[in-house]
Amino acid sequence: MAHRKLFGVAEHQRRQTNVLRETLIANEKGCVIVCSPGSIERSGQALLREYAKTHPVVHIVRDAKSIRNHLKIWDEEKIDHLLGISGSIFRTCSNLEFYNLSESRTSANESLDYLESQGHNKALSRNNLAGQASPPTPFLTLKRAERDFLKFLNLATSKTMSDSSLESFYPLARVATEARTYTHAISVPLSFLTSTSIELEDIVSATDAFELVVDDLDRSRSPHPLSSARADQIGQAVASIRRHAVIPIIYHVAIGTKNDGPGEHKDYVDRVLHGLRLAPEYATIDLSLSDDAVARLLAVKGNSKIIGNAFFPDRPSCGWDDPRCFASYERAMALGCDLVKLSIPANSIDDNFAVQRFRSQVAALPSSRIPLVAYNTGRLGRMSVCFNPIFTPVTHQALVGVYDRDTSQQVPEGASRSAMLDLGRTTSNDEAPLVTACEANQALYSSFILDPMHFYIYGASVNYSLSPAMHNAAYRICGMPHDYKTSQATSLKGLYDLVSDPNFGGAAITQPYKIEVIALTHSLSRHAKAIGAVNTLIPIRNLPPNGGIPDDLSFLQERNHAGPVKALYGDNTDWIGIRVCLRRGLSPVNAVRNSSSGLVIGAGGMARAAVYAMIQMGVKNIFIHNRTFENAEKLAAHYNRLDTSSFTPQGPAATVRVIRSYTDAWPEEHRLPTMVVCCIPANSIDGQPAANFVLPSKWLKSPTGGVVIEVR
Ligand SMILES: O=C1C[C@@](O)(C(=O)O)C[C@@H](O)[C@@H]1O
Repeated sequence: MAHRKLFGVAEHQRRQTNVLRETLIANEKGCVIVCSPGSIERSGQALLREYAKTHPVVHIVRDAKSIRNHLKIWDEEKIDHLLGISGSIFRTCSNLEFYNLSESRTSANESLDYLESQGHNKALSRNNLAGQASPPTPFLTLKRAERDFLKFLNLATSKTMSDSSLESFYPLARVATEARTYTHAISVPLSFLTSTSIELEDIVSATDAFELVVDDLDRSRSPHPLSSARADQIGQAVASIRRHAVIPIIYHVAIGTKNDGPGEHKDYVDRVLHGLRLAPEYATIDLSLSDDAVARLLAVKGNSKIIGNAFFPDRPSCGWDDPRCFASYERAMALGCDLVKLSIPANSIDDNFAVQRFRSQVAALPSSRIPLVAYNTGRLGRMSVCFNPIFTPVTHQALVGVYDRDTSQQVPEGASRSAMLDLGRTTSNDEAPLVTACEANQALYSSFILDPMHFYIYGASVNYSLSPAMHNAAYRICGMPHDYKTSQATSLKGLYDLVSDPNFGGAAITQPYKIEVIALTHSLSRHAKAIGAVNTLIPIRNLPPNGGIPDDLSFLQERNHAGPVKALYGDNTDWIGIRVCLRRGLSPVNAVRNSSSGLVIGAGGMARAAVYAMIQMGVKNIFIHNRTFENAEKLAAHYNRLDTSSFTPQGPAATVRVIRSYTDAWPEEHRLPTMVVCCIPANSIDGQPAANFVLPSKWLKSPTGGVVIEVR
C-alpha cells in the first residue's frame, strides 16, 4: 500500500511485475513460489500464462465460506461475484488446480451445540462426530491439508519429484491398477455427491477406482458452458474423494448431446480440460470427438492416463461384430490413449458372449496393445460386466435410485434393500452401472473363474488376533468366498500342511516365527530383506521356464487361482502399518529433522520393523531398549551394518543405539524421542508370561510432545 502511494499505481505494478519476472527466472527448479491474488495484475497474469507453458502453475481454490470468514466480508453476493471473476482469470494463468478443503470445525461445533441443546452429552456427541471424519485435534489441523497437497503435487509432477513418504509399499501397489485383473470402479455422479452427505469411505469398499461422473451435460439442454462455480464444485468433489479414499480417480464427463457441430463439443471439452487440471490418475475422452480435438486434450493430459471412451447408445445391428468397434479400439490406440473403453447396450444374452470374442480378437493383436475395458450395458448386459477384467463400472446400494431422478419412480417406504436395488436398476440412464462390486465378485467365483482360498495367521499364540474377524468381514463385503483362520503351532512344521493345500491363499506369520520363516521362502521383498523378518507369505504357483522366481511381482496376478504352490514369497507389512501410525500422529512441529530421536521398546520381529519404519521416515538417531540386552545389541548391530542411507533420499545414515536399563537417563547429547514404538507382546508366548513393562516417564518429556504407539 505504502509503495503504491509513494510511486503511483502504474509504477507500482511495473515494479511488481519485474520482481515476479526475476523471481520466476531465478527459482525455476526445486522451489515453490507463492503469489497472492492481489499481487498479480494484468502484466503479471501474462507472465504467468507464459510461464505455465513450461512449468507447473497451480491455482489454489477455497470455498467461499472460508474466504468470507478470512476476509471478514459478510456480503455473500459480493464474495461469490469476486470469486467468479478471479476464478476465470486465474484459470487462464495456470495449468493445474488444487482445491483446498477447509476443516469443518465450525460445522462440527455447531452440531455439538445443537446436540447439547437437545439434551445430549457433549463429550459423547463429540466422539460420535469424530467417527464422521470431523476435524482432527487442533495441533493436527493442517495435517490433512498438508497430506492432500503433497499427494496432489506428487500426482501432478511425479516425473520431476518423488516423495517416498507418499508411496504405498504394499506389494500390489507396485502393479499399476489397470494391469491388475478383475478391478472395479465405483461410478458416482457429481450431482449425487453435491446433493447428499454420504460417507465416501462407505461406498468405496471393495472397489479399486473411483469414477467421478460429471453429469451436468444432460441430453436435452444446450449449450451449457462451464461456469466458475461449477468448476469449483468439480474441484471440491475431486479433493474430497482424494482425501477420503486411497483409490485412484477416473474423471469422466458424460457427454450429453453434441451442440457445437460434429466432433467439437466445446462444453464437453471444457469440462475435460478442467478435470485434467485437477491431476486425476485417469480421465476419459469421448471418441466421438474429432482427431484434432482428442489430440488437443491428450497434449495437456500431464500424468493422467487417458481412457478413450466409446459408448454406442444405438446398438449397431451386428453388435460387437460391427467394424466400428474394432476401429474405435485401433483409433484410440493410434491417437495415443492409454486404455480404451467400449460399451454397447445388450439386446440379448448372446451379446455377453460376443464381447468375450471381441476381447479375444484384441488379445490376438501383436504385442503393443493397450488395456481394453469392454462390456454391454443394460440389464441384459450384466453378465459381461461381471467378466470384464479391468475397471468394471459398479454401483453401490447407497446409490440406488440416483439415476432415476428424471423418472417418476419412487422407492417404496420399507422396501427391502434388494427390492430397492432392483428398482434402481430400472434406470433412465443407458450407461449407468447396475451391478455392485460384491455381485460382480460373486459371479466370478460362482462361475469358477476365481477360486475360494484359505488364509491363516500362523504363530505360537494367535487366538487373541483380530485378523480373522477383520479379513472375514472384508471377504463378506467384497463377495469373496475365502476364509481366514488362526493356526496356532509350537513349530513352523505345521506350515507345510497349509501350503500343500492347492487352495492356500497366503499367511500372516507372527511371534515367534517372523525371522525363522525366512528359511522357508524362495524370494523376499527388499523391505523383508533389510528388516530380516517376514510377516506375510504369498504363494507362487507359476515359475518361469528357467525355474527362477519372477522378480516383477507378476505372480500377484495369480491370486485367487488354486493350484500347487511351487515357491513362497516373503514380505514385511508391519513396518508399513507402524509408519502410517507414526506419520498420522506426528504434528508438523515434530516433523523429522536430523536431530530427531526415536525409541523402540523390544527386540523381536516387530521391533525390527519399527526401527525400519523410523529409518524410512528419515530418523537418524534411533534407540532400542529391551529386557534382554544382548538381543537389543544384535538388533542395533543388524542395522548399523547395513547402509541405511540408501533406504531414504534424506541425508546421512541412521545410527541405532541401545539403552541398557530403564533406570538410565536419556542420553544427554540427544533430543528426547518424539516417537516411541512399544513392541512388547501383551499376551503370553510359549508359556512365558507377558512382560509387564512401564515406559519410564523421564523418557517421555519431549517439550514438543510426540507420538507413542503400542503394537500388540
Ligand atoms: O504380528 C502381527 C500380528 C497380526 O498377525 C495379528 O493378527 O495380530 C497381524 C500381522 O500382520 C502382524 O505381523
